[in-house]
Amino acid sequence: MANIEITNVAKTYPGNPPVRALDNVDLSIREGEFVALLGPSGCGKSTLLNILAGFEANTEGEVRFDGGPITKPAPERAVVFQEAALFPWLTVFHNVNFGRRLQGSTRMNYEPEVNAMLDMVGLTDFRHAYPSQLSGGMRQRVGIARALVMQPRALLMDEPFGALDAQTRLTMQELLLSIWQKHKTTVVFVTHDIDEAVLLADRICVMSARPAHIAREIDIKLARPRSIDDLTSPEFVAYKAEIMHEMRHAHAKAAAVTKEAAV
Ligand SMILES: Nc1ncnc2c1ncn2[C@@H]1O[C@H](COP(=O)(O)OP(=O)(O)OP(=O)(O)O)[C@@H](O)[C@H]1O
Repeated sequence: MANIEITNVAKTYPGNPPVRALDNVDLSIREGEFVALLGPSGCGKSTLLNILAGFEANTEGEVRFDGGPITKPAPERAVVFQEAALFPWLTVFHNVNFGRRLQGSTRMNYEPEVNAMLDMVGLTDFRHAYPSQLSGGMRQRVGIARALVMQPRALLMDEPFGALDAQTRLTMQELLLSIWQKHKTTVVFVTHDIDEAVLLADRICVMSARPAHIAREIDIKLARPRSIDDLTSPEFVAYKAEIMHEMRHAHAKAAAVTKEAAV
């Protein structure tokens, strides 16, 4: 059974005029698979992720998680956004611990679990620091630890490294690879960055211009474990060329749609 099953999903935001963000999206994601959603700006990637998170409802079609319909957010589907949105008045430890408490548990302190997560993301020495004392990369590490401490079955990531500088981004990609290698959580990862998608994903879904559907699925068969050294391998570069070609196609269509809408 697929972990996530998206069948014929459409989403129209009400308004004048209404915005058709998704149309005919079909996607099946296996347990433990790492899937990247790539597509032109504004095509509907975040909309699809928000539907999986339970933040938005689809207007047509079906979205199932472990066979059951997705109707609302749940800790089994943790979300990591571009900005970690940490509580500034809580320390790193308590920001991560708060995730568990949000699950409705009466237990106040998940010290062993939180410490293990902080260790995994390399923040043990900063457990008593406040968010204002952290760099952007460190804040995102807290966001990832906060999501993972809930032991989610799926990690939904919306351009989680989009606001980071290039070097930090590479470090975070390697960190995510090593975490995923250990946990094998299903990951759905929205990104604009082709290198990032090829480095991380088992499968890349290139989305069309809005209203988005999955224009092409490409299996990335690079051996694992992967590292940033793979970025320059001939296989990597070949995947990149193939995806750039698809993306150019999607971008050209998106530009044509925008032009049409403007006249
Ligand atoms: N709450 C909303 N109400 C109305 N329209 C919305 C809403 N959220 C998104 N949209 C519209 O839906 C379309 C898809 O937006 P979405 O954020 O899903 O795209 P995206 O591919 O994630 O974009 P980007 O890569 O630039 O973040 C856009 O035209 C956007 O303006």
